[in-house]
Parts: sequence; C-alpha cells; structure tokens
Amino acid sequence: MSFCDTIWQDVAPLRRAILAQPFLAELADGSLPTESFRHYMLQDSLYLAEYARVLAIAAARAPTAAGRLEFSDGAKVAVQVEQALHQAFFVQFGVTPEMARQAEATPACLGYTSYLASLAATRSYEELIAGILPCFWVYWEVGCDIKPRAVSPNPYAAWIDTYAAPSFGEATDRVRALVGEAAASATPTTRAAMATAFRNATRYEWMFWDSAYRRETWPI
Ligand SMILES: Cc1ncc(CN)c(N)n1
Repeated sequence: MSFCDTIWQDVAPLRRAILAQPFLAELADGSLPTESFRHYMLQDSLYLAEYARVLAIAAARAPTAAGRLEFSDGAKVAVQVEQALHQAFFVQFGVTPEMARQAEATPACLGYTSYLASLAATRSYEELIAGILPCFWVYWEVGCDIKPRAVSPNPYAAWIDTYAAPSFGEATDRVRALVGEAAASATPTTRAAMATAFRNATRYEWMFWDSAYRRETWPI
C-alpha cells in the first residue's frame, strides 16, 4: 500500500465520524439552520485567510517546481474562494460586512490554523504538506459523499458543487502525489511525523464542522 493509502486507512474511523456529522447530513437535505451555516462561513473565511498563508509558506519551502506551483496556486485559490464563494454566501445568508469584521476565530478554528502555522514555522516540509492534505482530501470525500444524496433545490448547492467538482478532485490528486513523493524519500521518523500531522489535521476538520453545528463560542 502507498504511504497516502496507509494514512488514509489509518484515519478511517475519523472519516466515518466526519461523514456522519449532523452538519453534513442537514447540509445535504437542505435543513441545516441558517445560523449554523452562517457560523461556518464566517469561521471558514478566517480559516481560509490563514490557510492561504500556510500554503504560501509551503510553496516557498517546496524543493520541486511542481510543489512551488501547486502550493502557490493553492494559496491564490484559497484567497479567491474566500472572496468569491463567501461573498456570495454572505449576501445569500444575510452576513453583513460588520458581522464579518467582528468575527473572532473560535477555539476549533484558531486551534486548526495555529496547528498548521506551527507546522509551517517549526516542522519539516514533509510534515507541513501532510498537515495541509486533509483540507483537500477530506473535503473532496465529503463533496463526493454529499452530492448524490443532496436534495434539489438546496440552499447550500453552491458549497456542495464546489467540493464535488472534478477540478477540486484533480487538485486533491496533485497534492496527494506531492505528499506521496515527499514520503518516498523521507526517513521512517519523518514518515511517522507526517502521519501524525495528517491525523491531527483530520481531527481538526471534524472539530470545525462540529463547532459550527453547535455554534461554538469561547467558554470564557
Ligand atoms: C476548515 C476547512 N477545511 C477545508 C476546506 C476546503 N479547502 C475549507 N474550506 N475549510
């Protein structure tokens, strides 16, 4: 089994828990409360702004031209998605510029972005890109899982279509290939650290949806 297949298998229980999230079930059947989606969108814009920075660092650290191209392009797309998809959703779901300005990252959002930033700042390139991969791969799996069972019309159709789009699957394939290549020439210790980064980022993906569903705020 390839390195990526192995780490994907290792997180199978986490992936099952993600696919069973009520947030995603209600997104698919269109019944997700607007407030939960609004919470998600505001947090996701904060997330994507930080994620774009992390991708830009991965681009700068990439040892190959393919890596530099992929991650710099990914950084650009993250900013564009933040601006385009979110702006459209902000209008559709009544998020005012003031609400966006005042939004504060929740523990789940801050935990996830800070974790990725810590990989970028203090860990190897291999660990960094393993931590970046779930953002692609988990969303691609979720998009493909939801799309066939999504009701139509669905207020969340644009979100579902974004992550079930073949172009998103192709981007996922390319990032997975870069992680596979990096693992192939890594030491066993680095490969183990990559698996940990991949698992932790997948955990944060679960937490992100869970926190949006519960409309989490800081307890204090
Ligand atoms: C939290 C999170 N993770 C992943 C994605 C998909 N790029 C996203 N938009 N938001």
